[in-house]
Amino acid sequence: MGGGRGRRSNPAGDSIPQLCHRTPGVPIDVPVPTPPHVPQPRPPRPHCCVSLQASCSVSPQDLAVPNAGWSAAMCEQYQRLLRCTTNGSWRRIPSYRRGLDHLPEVLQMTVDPGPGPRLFLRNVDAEGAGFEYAIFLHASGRRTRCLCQVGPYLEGHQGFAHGGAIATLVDTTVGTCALAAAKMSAMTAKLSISYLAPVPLGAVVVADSRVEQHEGRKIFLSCQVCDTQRDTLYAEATALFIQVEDNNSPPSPAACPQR
Ligand SMILES: CCCCCCCC(=O)SCCNC(=O)CCNC(=O)[C@H](O)C(C)(C)COP(=O)(O)OP(=O)(O)OC[C@H]1O[C@@H](n2cnc3c(N)ncnc32)[C@H](O)[C@@H]1OP(=O)(O)O
Repeated sequence: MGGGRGRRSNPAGDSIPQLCHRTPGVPIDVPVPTPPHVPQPRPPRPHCCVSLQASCSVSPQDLAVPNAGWSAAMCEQYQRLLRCTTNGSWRRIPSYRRGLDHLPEVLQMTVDPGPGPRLFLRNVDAEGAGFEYAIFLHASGRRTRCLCQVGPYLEGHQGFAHGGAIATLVDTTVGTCALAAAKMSAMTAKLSISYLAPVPLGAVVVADSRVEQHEGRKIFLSCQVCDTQRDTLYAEATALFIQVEDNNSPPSPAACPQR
């Protein structure tokens, strides 16, 4: 699963379009980070739930749409991806402040009204400061594409994204793909990431994920994170998700091994 850099094949042997091009041994041209813009605080937004079991009194705010913190490059790529939705081959997934309520047809969770916890990626209110992203789901239900602008609050090494931020982006992209494929809740059991090039703060990246194999409760996925021109492969990953009955009640923790 996963295969070598820039070339992959799925278990059925079909070739998968090459997404990123990078010649081994050739230094990568790391783009100069665009100066981080001054984050603008988002206006307070109403809280609500997306649930098939609870009625909403206030419409939740979809955050996977352009805002003042999006760069011109982010807006341009978003519009490009949006055009792919007109023929039904892709669909944009709305994203809210609350957790796993963005695929309501998969997760029919009852969400209590109230402030509640926030989805990790949506925990920064200042527009453009954290993760700005929109996920698109392929009509097959087995591929996701996440467009993400990496904000200045995600800094690790100076001027570059923290590895954990990239892991979060990957986990969310493959996780959404797993949920759609499973049509039920699924949790990350294993995530393996190769970091191949640092991601400059302010960069707009595309994470492409697909289901490689679905065996019983196990969903094996792959993911590649590239720049929008597909010139630089920033990271590639494989993941294993396990379907679980109810996301609110994960299995009891396994006993710790005795030392
Ligand atoms: C925003 C939308 C996207 C969301 C993306 C974010 C997703 C997340 O971050 S989830 C949070 C992080 N993940 C977790 O906290 C999960 C913690 N782990 C667990 O809860 C459990 O171990 C869990 C659910 C993964 C599996 O537990 P359980 O349901 O009991 O499965 P279990 O019966 O042990 O295993 C089922 C199969 O999977 C395999 N398996 C389970 N874990 C692993 C693993 N880590 N590696 C390899 N195989 C595994 C088992 O070997 C077994 O295989 P087989 O059927 O062939 O014997």
